[in-house]
Amino acid sequence: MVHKSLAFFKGSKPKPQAPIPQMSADPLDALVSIITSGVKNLQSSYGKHGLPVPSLDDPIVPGPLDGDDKNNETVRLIVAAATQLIATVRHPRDTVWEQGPSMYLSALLAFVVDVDIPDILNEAPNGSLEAKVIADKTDCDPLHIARVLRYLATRHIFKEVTPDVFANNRISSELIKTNKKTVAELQEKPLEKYVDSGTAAYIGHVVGEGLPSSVALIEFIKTKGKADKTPFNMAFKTDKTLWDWFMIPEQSWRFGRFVAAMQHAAAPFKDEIFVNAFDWGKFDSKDIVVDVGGNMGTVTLALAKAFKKPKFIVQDLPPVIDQAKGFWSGVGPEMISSGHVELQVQDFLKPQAVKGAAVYLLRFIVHDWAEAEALQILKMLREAASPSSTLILFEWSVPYACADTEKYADGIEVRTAPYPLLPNLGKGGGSNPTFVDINMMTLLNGQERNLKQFVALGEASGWKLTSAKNDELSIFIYTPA
Ligand SMILES: C[S@@+](CC[C@H](N)C(=O)[O-])C[C@H]1O[C@@H](n2cnc3c(N)ncnc32)[C@H](O)[C@@H]1O
Repeated sequence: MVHKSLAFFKGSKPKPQAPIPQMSADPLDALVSIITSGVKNLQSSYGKHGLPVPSLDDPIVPGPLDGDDKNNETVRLIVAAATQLIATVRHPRDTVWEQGPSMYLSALLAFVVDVDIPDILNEAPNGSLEAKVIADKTDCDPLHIARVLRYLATRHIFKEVTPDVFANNRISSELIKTNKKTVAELQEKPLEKYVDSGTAAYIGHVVGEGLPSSVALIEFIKTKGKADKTPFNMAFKTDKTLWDWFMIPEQSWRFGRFVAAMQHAAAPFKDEIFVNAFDWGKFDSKDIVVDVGGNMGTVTLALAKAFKKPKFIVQDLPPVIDQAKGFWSGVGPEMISSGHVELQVQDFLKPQAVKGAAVYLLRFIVHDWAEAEALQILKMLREAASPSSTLILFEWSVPYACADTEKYADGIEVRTAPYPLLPNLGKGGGSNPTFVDINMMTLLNGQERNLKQFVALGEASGWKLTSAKNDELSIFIYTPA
């Protein structure tokens, strides 16, 4: 996603993409120049801390530049330019042959996470193990293990240290479960291994539910979505929505994994995104902010830490609110006991219990739903709202892969990027929202929306979009129309 500090403009007139000064108009030269200056910036930024840019060979260790906005922006530009450079110079056949069978990458990532290989290597005394030892510990065939790890090492995930001996590298170490369980503990209770496990839970969910469902996607699209409710319904042979299916007792471990995945996916968002999104300081203790479909309530946590007033209510489905009670007993029991934060069961497709809230905020909710349900959710809130209520959506917005030629009101920001990059930064920025968009279609018949669609969604549900800001994610602020 294009970052805030890249070229931005407000209002109705999109700026043409201007070549970066002193940069050749030749696209290859311009791409190389973006990469070269980006790498120099990274080296200098790490150099100021007396550090080299982290090596791909070593497992991740926390560093002073983790989450640094400027570095993140530089990395996005390097990724966008490097991907475009590869796409330009490589023979199209090779690109298609390589990218087409990406399902093997998904399947093998889910496999290594499922049998705890990153954790096993992490426990190895010298950090590496022969494939046959890994096979013993995972009850798999040694040749299979070597082939899987070599496939991944070839893609820079794991390292083949000597023939058939593998170790974690920077990328595979991201898959070590962060719940600090030993391999013996993980293997003793496999259904609980994903709770608090970080990226492992994310891969477990997106591949576990997504990969089988993706097979049905082709039929779903070819029948204009009439083949069944969702590709997920077709793949898992169920009529239930993903949410209702998650609530079946035998799938509850998947719901736990999903909740852990969401919590982890939300973790990189800095508190300031939410704190600075709106003037929360103007509220007093009688005012209520409702975090609708709030999951664990991580947005609320950021706000409640920063503002003693207003009162916050986190709403979600019953099993999630149960899990949230455990979460809050760890992160803020005093906020619960004082009533500063309340956890509440509320189905957002039904009439909203909290009337006249100062703010209804929803992060990553409307993208889960097709138009009819997304409208229903927002209409329920509109019915409960008072004239002074505000609706805030925190969502990915999916920028076009070309310049946005729509005319927008002042206060609505549009993203762009330097020549010759795609305006949505391609894989440097656009891939996450476009991946989530297709994931939403596959699992929920939901969709990521672009700016124009966010305006229209408000108009059809009684809300007027008054401001759209771009940070790590987009912030849409509506008032009652
Ligand atoms: C993609 S997650 C987003 C969670 C949270 N807003 C966040 O950003 O971390 C969607 C949330 O919607 C909740 N949800 C799904 N259907 C719901 C419903 N009918 N009523 C209330 N919450 C629901 C899920 O339990 C899940 O926590």
